[in-house]
Amino acid sequence: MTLDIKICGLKTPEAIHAAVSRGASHVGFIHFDKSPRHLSVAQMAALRPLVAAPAKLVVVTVDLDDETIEAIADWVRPDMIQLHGHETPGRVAEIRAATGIPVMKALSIGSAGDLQGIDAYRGIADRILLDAQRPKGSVLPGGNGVAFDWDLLAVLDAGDEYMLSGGLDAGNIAAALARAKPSGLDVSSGVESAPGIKDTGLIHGFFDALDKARLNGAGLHPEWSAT
Ligand SMILES: O=C(O)c1ccccc1NCC(=O)[C@H](O)[C@H](O)COP(=O)(O)O
Repeated sequence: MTLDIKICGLKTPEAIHAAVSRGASHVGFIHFDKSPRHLSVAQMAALRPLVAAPAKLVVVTVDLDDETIEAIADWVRPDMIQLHGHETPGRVAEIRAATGIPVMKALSIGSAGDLQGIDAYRGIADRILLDAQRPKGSVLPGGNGVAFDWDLLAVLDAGDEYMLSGGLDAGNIAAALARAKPSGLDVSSGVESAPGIKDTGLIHGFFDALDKARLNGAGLHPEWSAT
């Protein structure tokens, strides 16, 4: 098993190329008009061909209506839809069934109790992404560049699969892997020079730091390959 890496909030061919060329397993486009990373359906469709297999395209949405979900499915054809709002298990199942596209449900973690939310989505969402809670005053449910306390994850069972998100960057990735056992990592603000502006140097720096952490075997799950 390899550690998946999702670079999220990409808006330019240069940033997509940097992420994919370094082996990102997932590239995220944001469709949320309050975000500095927002892309319209037409913009996402235009950039879509740049995310070629084996990299997978994830479109991030927040409490979207059926019509827009359908437009994204038809025009952008993502490999996965990330649901980053208040989507109930029923709504997640509905979107999965209507589009036939795998879904990733994002959950905000502020305390150990929040992890119990995972149970409701088991067998319904294809993946779970654990992110920090939005800071007071932020209009963004994600992409805030803040981390949660990774030690909270110690209560999870070894078989609990999740993508770790929130405030990750080149400087803390080794520590995150030493304290958490995710099956994937998701980064956005940590590879930006300003909100919504991806920096290809920082994308490379993130992968360099990851390579270094892997070489040192930092917290790697026994089932993950170190390559
Ligand atoms: O990034 C956004 O602007 C965003 C807006 C609305 C909903 C979700 C959003 N991002 C979701 C992501 O998957 C981010 O990559 C994740 O929250 C981590 O972000 P960061 O803490 O900035 O690395």
